[in-house]
Amino acid sequence: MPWCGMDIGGTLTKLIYFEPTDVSPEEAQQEKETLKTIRKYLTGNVAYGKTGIRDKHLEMPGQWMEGRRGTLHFIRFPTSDMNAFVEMAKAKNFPSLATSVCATGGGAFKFEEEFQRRLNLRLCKFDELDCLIRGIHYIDRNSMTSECYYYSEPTNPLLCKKLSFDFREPYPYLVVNIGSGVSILAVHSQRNYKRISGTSLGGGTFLGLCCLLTGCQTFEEAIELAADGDNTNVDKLVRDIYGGDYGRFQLSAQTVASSFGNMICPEKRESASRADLARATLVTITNNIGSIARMCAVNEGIERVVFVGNFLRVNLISMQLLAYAMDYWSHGTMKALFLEHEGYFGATGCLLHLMSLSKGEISDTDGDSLLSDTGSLSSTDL
Ligand SMILES: Nc1ncnc2c1ncn2[C@@H]1O[C@H](COP(=O)(O)OP(=O)(O)OP(=O)(O)O)[C@@H](O)[C@H]1O
Ligand SMILES: CC(C)(CO)[C@@H](O)C(=O)NCCC(=O)O
Repeated sequence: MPWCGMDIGGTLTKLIYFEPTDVSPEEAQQEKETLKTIRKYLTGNVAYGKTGIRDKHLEMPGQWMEGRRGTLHFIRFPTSDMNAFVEMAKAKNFPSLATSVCATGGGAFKFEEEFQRRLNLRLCKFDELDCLIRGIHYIDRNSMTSECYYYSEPTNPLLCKKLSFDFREPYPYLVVNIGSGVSILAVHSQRNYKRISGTSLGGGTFLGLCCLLTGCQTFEEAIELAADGDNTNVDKLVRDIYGGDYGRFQLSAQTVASSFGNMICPEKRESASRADLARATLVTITNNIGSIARMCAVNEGIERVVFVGNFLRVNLISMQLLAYAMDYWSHGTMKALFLEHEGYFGATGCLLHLMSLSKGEISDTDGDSLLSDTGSLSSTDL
């Protein structure tokens, strides 16, 4: 049976698949054809249908799960394509292998009835933030390569570089999960965390506004446009208001005083390019998240702030901006940290919850357990 964890988010669905690599010839002989077909399909491709992608560069070989050795695969597709996913699952005869599947994220609740009706699969649901914390802990400790990194000298573009960070003693830390919206958590230990804040101005806002303002169609296109743009053609800076620094309160001339503030002027609207608008949208959303994160960190007395979520995918601009903002506004006392597996921690935690569920250590949010009469993971559960 395939071991999968699924995180059905507001924009993207993330799927983690554990591929056992220690299958003996006898086991292989006994294995159901459907299972072999699914394994081959998932591991033999990097693209699924029109929009599914396997992030091969994030693959984690040499993992141990339930005494089995194998590889973790990381797959994503837009949640808006759930219908195509359900059709694919039907076509590959998924339901013949399982009676239930583990899922987290808002979609685990939203799509529960649909999975039951169309695939005859019960969704074992887990809380997305529990899964997030568990996933971060697991991947950081089990990744063969360094997972956690930061940008040194973020205030100096010439010296700024990516360096690995030793996250073995991480507590306490703040997690800022930038998905469609943003959740901010204070984490004091593996089992002790609280959601302290959030904002609806997140990755979904960036992409939504960018589509409206520039006519772009995808996240990748939006980021590429932003890379070529200049937000100072769109934003009003301190220098546009003061003619220089506002020295008394340490606001430098280059600081954005008013995001999109230049767009009240018809000539400036006329001369701002699509790329400038994309860049200004990215900078506005990123700075706002950075500012909220910093205030939360100050309130909680926490110095390490870990930014995750798919908003940071292929988005060096935002990561360096966050690194800069945390360093600059905290006068060097706070550090922005990043993790290589960006948006996959929820799905990873979900897979780990499946393992715990199978041992009877936990139950899902409905209080259901997966234990069969023998006390082991039932072969009809994914
Ligand atoms: N290929 C992509 N398609 C759409 N958005 C993308 C893509 N790659 C990165 N993103 C960005 O990632 C964000 C979604 O991130 P993520 O998958 O972490 O959140 P989610 O789980 O969908 O949302 P939420 O947790 O709020 O339900 C999008 O809003 C967008 O800014
Ligand atoms: C609703 C969730 C938790 C779904 O992942 C996320 O999109 C979020 O944290 N949004 C921000 C909600 C708020 O304003 O706190």
